[in-house]
Amino acid sequence: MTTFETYLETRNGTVLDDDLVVVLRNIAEATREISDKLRTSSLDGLTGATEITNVQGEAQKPLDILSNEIMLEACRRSPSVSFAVSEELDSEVAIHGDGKYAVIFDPLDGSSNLDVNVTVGTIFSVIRASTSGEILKNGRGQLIAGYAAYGPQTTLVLTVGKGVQIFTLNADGVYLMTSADAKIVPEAKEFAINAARRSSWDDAVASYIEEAIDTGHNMRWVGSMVADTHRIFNRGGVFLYPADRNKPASGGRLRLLYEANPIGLLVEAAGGAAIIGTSTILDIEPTSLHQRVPVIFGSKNEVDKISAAYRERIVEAAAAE
Ligand SMILES: O=P(O)(O)OC[C@H]1O[C@](O)(COP(=O)(O)O)[C@@H](O)[C@@H]1O
Ligand SMILES: [Mg+2]
Ligand SMILES: [Mg+2]
Repeated sequence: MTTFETYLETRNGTVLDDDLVVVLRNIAEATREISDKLRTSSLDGLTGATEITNVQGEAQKPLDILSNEIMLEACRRSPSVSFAVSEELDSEVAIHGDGKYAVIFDPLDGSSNLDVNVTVGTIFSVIRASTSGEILKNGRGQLIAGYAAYGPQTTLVLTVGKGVQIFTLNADGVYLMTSADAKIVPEAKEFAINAARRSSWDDAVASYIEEAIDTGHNMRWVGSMVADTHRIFNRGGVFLYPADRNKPASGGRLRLLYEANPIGLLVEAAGGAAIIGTSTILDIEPTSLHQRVPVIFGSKNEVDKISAAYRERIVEAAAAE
C-alpha cells in the first residue's frame, strides 16, 4: 500500500513543492498527535469545558486548546509558514517572518461531541500569504485543503490540486492510502440538517427538505461537520447549515475560512458541489477571519436542486415586485 511519505514524493500534477511537502508532513504529524491525545483523553482528565471562551464566545474544551497548540507547533516546525489562523485564536499569529504560506485551521471540529465519544475532526487549508493583508482571499486561492476524522479509524482526506486522496492511520501510526481518487456520488437520498432549527430555514431549504422527506430520503446529523462530510464522501448525500432567517446579519453558523472553504474545495475536487444559495462557497470574498456563512454541499445533483430552488425564489420575488 502507498504510504503518505511515498505519496509526498510523487508530486506530479499537484501543487506540492519542497516547502509545501514539509508543511503537509507536519500537519499530518499533528493530526496523528491529536488522534493519540483523543484516544485516552478521559483517562488524562482532558474532558469537560474550561472557563475560557474563544473569540466566538464559545467555551473552549481542554482538547480544543491542546489541539490548537499541536497545530501551532506544526506551523512553527515548518520554515515556510508565515501565519496561522485558527478558530481558537482572536486574530492571525505570525510564525516565520520570511514565510510565504498561511495555515488556516479548525483544530477540533465537533468538540461538543468529545465527551460522548463521537467522531470529531481537524479541518485545515494552506494558502499563499507572505503578509497578513494576503490572508483574506477567496477559497479558490487554497493550495491544500483537508481534514482528519477521528472516529473508529483516523482518516486523513486531502486535496493538493489533483483530486482527493484518503489515508488511514495504521496501528504503527503510519498513514496508508485507502483511496487514490475519492469521488462523491452525484445522487443519494440522504440529507444532514439540524431539524430542530426548522423555523429558521429559508423557503428554498424548507421546500427541498419537504420534498426529500416525501420522496423517501433518510436523515443523518452527527453534529460534527467533519463526520457528516466523511459520510458524504463514502455514500453521498447533502449537508445543510443555512443562515438563520430571523438573524440574517449573523451570516450562518459555520465559519468561512476554516470550515466552509476547506470542505468546499475537497467537495468540488471530488465532483460534488458546495454553495451558499445561488453562488458557490469558494467564490465568497471574505471580509473577516471568523466570518460565518450558510453552507450547503455534497452530491452534485442534489445541491443543484437546492440551488435551483433558490433561483426560483429570486425569480418569484422579482415578478412580485
Ligand atoms: O449544534 P449545532 O447547531 O447542530 O451545530 C453543529 C455544527 O457545529 C460545529 O460543531 C462547529 O464546529 P466547532 O466544534 O469547531 O465549533 C459543526 O461541526 C457542526 O456541524
Ligand atoms: Mg468546527
Ligand atoms: Mg473547533
